[in-house]
Amino acid sequence: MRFKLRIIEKVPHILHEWWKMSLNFISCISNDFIESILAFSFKWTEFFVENMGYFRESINLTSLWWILPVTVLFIITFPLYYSRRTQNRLKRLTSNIPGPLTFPILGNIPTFAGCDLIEFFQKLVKLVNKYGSVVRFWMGDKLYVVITDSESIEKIFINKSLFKKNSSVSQMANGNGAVPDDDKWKIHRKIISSTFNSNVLEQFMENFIKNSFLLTENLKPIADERVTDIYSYFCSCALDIICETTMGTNVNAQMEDDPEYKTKLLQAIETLGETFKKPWMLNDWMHSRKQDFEKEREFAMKHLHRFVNKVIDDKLASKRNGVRKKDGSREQVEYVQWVRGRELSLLDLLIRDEQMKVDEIRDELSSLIVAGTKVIALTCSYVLSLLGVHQNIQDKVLEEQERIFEPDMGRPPTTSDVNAMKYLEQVLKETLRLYPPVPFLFRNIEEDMHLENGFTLPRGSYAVIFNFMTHRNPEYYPDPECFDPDRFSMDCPTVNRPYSYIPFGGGRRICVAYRYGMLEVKTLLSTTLRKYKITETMGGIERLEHSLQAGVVLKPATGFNVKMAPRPIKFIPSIFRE
Ligand code: HEM
Repeated sequence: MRFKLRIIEKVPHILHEWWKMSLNFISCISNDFIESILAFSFKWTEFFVENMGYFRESINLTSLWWILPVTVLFIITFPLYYSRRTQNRLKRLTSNIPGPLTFPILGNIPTFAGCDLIEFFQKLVKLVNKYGSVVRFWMGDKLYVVITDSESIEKIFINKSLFKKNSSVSQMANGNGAVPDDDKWKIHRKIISSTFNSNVLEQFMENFIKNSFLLTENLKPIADERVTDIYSYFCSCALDIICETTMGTNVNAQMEDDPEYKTKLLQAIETLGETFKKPWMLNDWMHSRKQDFEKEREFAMKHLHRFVNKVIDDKLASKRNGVRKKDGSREQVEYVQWVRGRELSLLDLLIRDEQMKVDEIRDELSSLIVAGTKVIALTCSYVLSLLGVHQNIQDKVLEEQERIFEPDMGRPPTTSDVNAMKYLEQVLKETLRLYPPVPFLFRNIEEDMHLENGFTLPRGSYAVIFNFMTHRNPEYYPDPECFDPDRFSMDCPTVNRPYSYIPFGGGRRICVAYRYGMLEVKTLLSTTLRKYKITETMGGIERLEHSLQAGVVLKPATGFNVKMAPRPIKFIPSIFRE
């Protein structure tokens, strides 16, 4: 009993000492983390030895009760103090950046409390309208700085060392579990860029044409003025195209008899493109707490990886064993492809180069499949929905198609036909201005960065370039809400400021396949619009605008509901003619 009382008397002293040490530890932590840990453990040992007598006297089971609260206190206060110190620095450096009222510990999580992704998106738009082109908000201990002015964006994009992305955002967005480190990213990017290089784009045309024809066939049953969400049709088509381009494999998502397999793959792509379902999931720690979301993602990832792994295994097997010829002998795949006059797919190149491990190849291909499916489907769906509202512009698109294709409106386009579609390109660019499919471009700020407008982006914060709002800035685009493809005509007097038009991002992380993407979208739209007229977009632009949700991609929650009708032409591309 006497021992117990003595240790209880000692508790305030122990706590006081421990607290003092913690503060010392925190104050030196930023100088050198390892050194401070060592110094702390040394002091702690010293303290323990000093008080050893009391400990020894009191070591019996009942007197151990104080260990629990002390441990809990230790566990809670250290991270809090550490993060508080970092936060203080971030707060000091961003004190002049405007933003909503911040709450202790939670930051601006209460500002967005209860918001779904539509409301979150609308709140972000309101924040930019209210506070200006640079706005800060906190998600717990994470500081996000939303940037919309072209000067600041330019400064971020031209800084070569600023190319990393928020880890959970990029992990989710690219559809794989691992984000390659810097050196690997550079190597991977170089190889992948060579596949989508403008010199080799022509080789993809055949693939685009074949799949756009299948797309128009699939659209046939719904082109009878019934209301349909066209997004999933373009998704299947884009999936077929990207798989063939990157892996040389025909997925047949547009023709697949096994609807479960196809649906699962498309579902996986949808899930993997979503980073967060609630705004507060922008906080990495809270993100990791969302077990059910993680499970959903893991399941989707497994499904996509199983599919990609199978394709890789088959390729590796045929590379090892060669391909069986008619006479029973085998020849090497590359030789076969060369003989057939076909270019190697990205997967063939990656396997041949032997610079990447199989897992890395799988991750890169998964990223490309996710990135190359959704944005293409979204872009086409936005264009068609806008044309359903702006019939006069749709007529002008068709006039241009007639000028290029007549007398044979049904013939497949060539690359030079697509290049000649200047007005369609203007429509596409204007659509990407109003509805950039990737509306937030994240960059980790790894060194303090001073912007021209007097603000500082501190090390440890995240820049969020909100291109949706940059594209709607009246300084850069007069009457910004108006859909006017003439803004992008050669003789338009509007001179856009550099970095005021960034639907493909910029700097070192700029979209690796933007020329490929433009060519693909133009081919799909040309083929669809020559065959079908979009007669109506349900709910008009208002419905689309009011259901936009913030996510990795900009997608209206209500979908792309349009009515279509066939145009009176005979349409059989020559590659399909007998
Ligand atoms: C209209 C079509 C497209 C648009 C608007 C678009 C837009 C974007 C944007 C905004 C980024 C982020 C850039 C940044 O952070 O600065 C991006 C990255 C990327 N895109 Fe695209 N994209 C399109 C088509 C495609 C296609 C078809 C593919 C695949 C074949 C693709 C593959 C990628 C990849 C792999 C990245 C990540 C690049 C990296 O981090 O190094 N994109 N895209």
